[in-house]
Amino acid sequence: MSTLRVALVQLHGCPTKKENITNAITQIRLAKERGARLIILPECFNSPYSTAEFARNAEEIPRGETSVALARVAAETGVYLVGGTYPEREGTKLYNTCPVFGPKGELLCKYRKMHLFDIDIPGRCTFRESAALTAGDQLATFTIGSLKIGLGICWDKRFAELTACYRQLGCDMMIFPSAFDTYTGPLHWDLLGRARALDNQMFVALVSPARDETAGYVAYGYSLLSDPWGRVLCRAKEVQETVFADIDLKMCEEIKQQIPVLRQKRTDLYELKAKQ
Ligand SMILES: O=C(O)CCC(=O)C(=O)O
Repeated sequence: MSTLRVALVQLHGCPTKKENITNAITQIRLAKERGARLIILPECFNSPYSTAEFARNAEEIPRGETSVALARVAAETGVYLVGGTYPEREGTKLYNTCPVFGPKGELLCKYRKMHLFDIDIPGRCTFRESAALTAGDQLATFTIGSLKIGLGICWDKRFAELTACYRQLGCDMMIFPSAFDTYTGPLHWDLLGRARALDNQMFVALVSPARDETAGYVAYGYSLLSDPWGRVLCRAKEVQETVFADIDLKMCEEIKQQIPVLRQKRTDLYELKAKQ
């Protein structure tokens, strides 16, 4: 395998959880028909992105209805499916969790958002995810052949150290199901995606819900995939659509030889350490 077709599935929100799941399944099947082997859904795709809604829509992973439906469609289509995120319940705690299903429908890993989205830009965007959710404390990776992939969720991409830790684990790709808002989106979305790609010499995929001006939280859209050079290989617009990129797995090795910054780090003077 020297290239891998990746589909970024930007979904619009539907009135009910059931309809969101059905819409996702339809788009996954269509992406598979167009040759995708790795399919990625957006953050909080099965419910409104709202601290008031998380508890109502939360489910156990992988026993809940969303996971069961995603596992089934992953097995039916034989793809690697990054199930966006949805609220997870474990005991009394709620998490914002990204599960990954393999081609047999097996749960390969799940990642719980480590940095919770607490923002306060008066008059523009205020959100306090930590009022409803507990932060995760584990990195999560999976592999497709020789490609090792790390997971983060939205706000996590602002923490350069997190992606750098995944780099240390040997990841050549990061996936961030996300939902930037329409104030930070135009300013930071591309910049953060491309910066994480360039400074870690990895592919980086950001997958957003489609924009809905009537929603309580209006997501930015513009899902994109950057290559390790910081070049955007595909980018959605604002509406529901799926965009594709064929990623060349040799590119990470080539750029590491050509621009050897990863080898030139002065670890005698500074160091990054994952504590787990
Ligand atoms: O980083 C941002 O500006 C937005 C983050 C966000 O929407 C999230 O973490 O869900």
